[in-house]
Amino acid sequence: MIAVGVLGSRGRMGAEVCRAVREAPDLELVAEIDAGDDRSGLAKADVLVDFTHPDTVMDNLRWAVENGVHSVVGTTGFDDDRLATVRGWLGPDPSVGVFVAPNFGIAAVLMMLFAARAAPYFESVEIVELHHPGKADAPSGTARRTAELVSAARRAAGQDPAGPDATTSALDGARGTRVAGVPVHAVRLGGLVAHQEVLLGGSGETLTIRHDSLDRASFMPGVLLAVRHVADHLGLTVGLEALLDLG
Ligand SMILES: NC(=O)C1=CN([C@@H]2O[C@H](COP(=O)(O)OP(=O)(O)OC[C@H]3O[C@@H](n4cnc5c(N)ncnc54)[C@H](O)[C@@H]3O)[C@@H](O)[C@H]2O)C=CC1
Ligand SMILES: O=C(O)C1=N[C@H](C(=O)O)C[C@H](O)C1
Repeated sequence: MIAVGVLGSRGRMGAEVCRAVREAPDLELVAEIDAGDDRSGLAKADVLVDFTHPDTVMDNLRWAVENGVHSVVGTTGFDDDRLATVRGWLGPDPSVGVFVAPNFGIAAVLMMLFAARAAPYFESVEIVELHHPGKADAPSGTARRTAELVSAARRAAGQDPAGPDATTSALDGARGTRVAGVPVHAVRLGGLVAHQEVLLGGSGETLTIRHDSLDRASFMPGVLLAVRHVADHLGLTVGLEALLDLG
């Protein structure tokens, strides 16, 4: 049995993770912790799962590394600086695993990989992410990661990250923001869960790669996969694709 503690347990994702862990025959839910709760139960966990907030996740993660507890982190906000900080905590010979994934949905991972694969074949690329209005961060972690992968693929092919853009007059925000040079637009709309389109355009044709998470259950197989394997991946691992055999 793997003993699991969940941080953010009363949140949208944390509550779903608690349910999934309870239903898994090889996992035991030993701590359900939300903001303000007594955290002593966390010491019983082999693996911590964090779905909290970008402002608090680093403190949680530091505690886990210092106390020898493996972590599976879905909370967003991990830029290169944060990842370097985590590597610094882990040191050169890590004894715990830290697994960070901007998106635990298998189809979302495929969407990101397909987008990166397609990006060098088009003149232009832009990303539109669409989420529920309760989301704390914008743009989403998934959109940021997709932009980084797309940008790297285009640069490796000798292309600019984005396509041509003749805009010289615009209201603030009209052209979105840029992540690694790629334009990214964020929509917040009631009724949505988590969605993303990668728009690619060339001469006389376009390709749209769209992913929809229609229910937070979509993230659970990926979260449980990471919980089961994080102890076999000491040090920092980023992205669910590291645990999938994608050929
Ligand atoms: N990687 C992935 O596949 C996914 C990642 N996320 C990310 O997960 C995070 C949480 O998302 P939601 O569940 O929608 O947010 P939410 O706001 O519904 O839940 C967050 C919960 O964390 C609690 N919390 C805040 N600070 C805490 C602390 N220090 N210790 C314990 N609990 C604390 C809050 O009280 C709240 O109950 C966000 O960063 C979101 O982007 C969300 C969905 C999928
Ligand atoms: O907050 C959410 O809901 C989600 N957050 C993650 C992100 O920012 O990419 C993953 C998914 O999009 C849902």
